[in-house]
Amino acid sequence: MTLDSLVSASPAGPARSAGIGVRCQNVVHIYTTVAGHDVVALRGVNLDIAPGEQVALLGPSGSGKSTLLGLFGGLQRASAGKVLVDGIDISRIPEAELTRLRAGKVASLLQGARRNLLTYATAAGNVDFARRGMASADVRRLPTARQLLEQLGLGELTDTPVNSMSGGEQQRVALAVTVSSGAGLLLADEPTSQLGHADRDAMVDLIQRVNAGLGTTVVIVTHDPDIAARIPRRITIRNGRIGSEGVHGRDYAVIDQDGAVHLPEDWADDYPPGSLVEFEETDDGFFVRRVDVAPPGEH
Ligand SMILES: Nc1ncnc2c1ncn2[C@@H]1O[C@H](COP(=O)(O)OP(=O)(O)OP(=O)(O)O)[C@@H](O)[C@H]1O
Repeated sequence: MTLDSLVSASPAGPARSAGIGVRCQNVVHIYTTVAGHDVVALRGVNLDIAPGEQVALLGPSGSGKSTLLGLFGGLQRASAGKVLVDGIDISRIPEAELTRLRAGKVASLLQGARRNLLTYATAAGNVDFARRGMASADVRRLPTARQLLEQLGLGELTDTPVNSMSGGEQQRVALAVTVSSGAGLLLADEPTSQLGHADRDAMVDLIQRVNAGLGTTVVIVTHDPDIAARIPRRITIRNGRIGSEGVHGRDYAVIDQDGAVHLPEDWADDYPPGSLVEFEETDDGFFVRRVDVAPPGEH
C-alpha cells in the first residue's frame, strides 16, 4: 500500500494533508535593528506557489530567503503587501488564528534536526508527541506513526530512540515528524546543510516522497546547487526581490509589479545598472538590445 492510498483509503475520508498554495502580493519586509536602523529585507515580492508544487529558494547570503520563509510560516508578519496562505492573508489575521495555522496547515522544519525532536523518545514517540494537540478524529484520519514511518522508508527507525540515530537519520525523522500532523505546506530552511552527500540525497528523496505521497507543497531554502537541481521550480532572490526563476531546467527573467525586469545573474556584467536598453518585438518574441547613447556634445 502506498502512502497515497493509505491517506485516501482512510475510512474517515481524506486526511488534511492535500497541498496548499501560497501567494505574495507586493510583499515588503523591514526589520528595525536594536540600534534603531531600518533594514529592508524584502522590497516587493510577487509570487504564486500552487498547491503541491516543489520550490527551491536560492540566492546570496542576506538576500531575503529566510525572511520570506518566515513570512510563509507566520513566524513574522509582512510590513506591507499580502501573504496569502491557503487563500488567507496571514499578515492581517489575529494572533490566535495565526497560531492555529502554524499548528495545523504549515509544517516548519527548523535548522538542526534536534531542535525538532525529543531526543530521548523514539521516532514513533516523536510522531505521537507532535500530534498530541490534534482532535482525535483528525488523528484517526492520518496513518499511524508506524505506518507513516514505514511508508516514508523510515520503518526500521520506528522504535529507535533519537539519541542513538546518526545525524542523517535524525534529520529524516525530524522531517517525518514535522509533516506527521498532515500540514499542507512544508517549509524547510537549509534542510541538508549539515549532511554528507549520501544523507543529503536521502533527505531530498524523502522530501520528494512526502510531496508525491501526501501532496504537500514544499518550499526549501538552499545554497546547494545539487539540491536545487532536483527541485522542479527554482526561485532566486536577489537583494529582496525575485531575481530569476528556473523552470524545467531553463532560467527566466521575471517582470516585477512595476514592470521592472531583473536580469539573470550571468547577464549582469554585460548590462550594468544604468544601461540603456530597448525592446523590439519580433515574430519570435522580444529582443532586448543595449544601446550606447553618446553624451551631449559628442555627436
Ligand atoms: N532580526 C533581524 N534584524 C535585523 N535585520 C535582519 C534580521 N534578520 C535578517 N535581517 C537582515 O535582513 C536581510 C535578509 O536576511 P535573510 O536572513 O532573510 O537573508 P537570507 O537570504 O536568508 O540569508 P542567509 O542565506 O545568510 O541565511 C539581511 O540584510 C539581514 O541582515
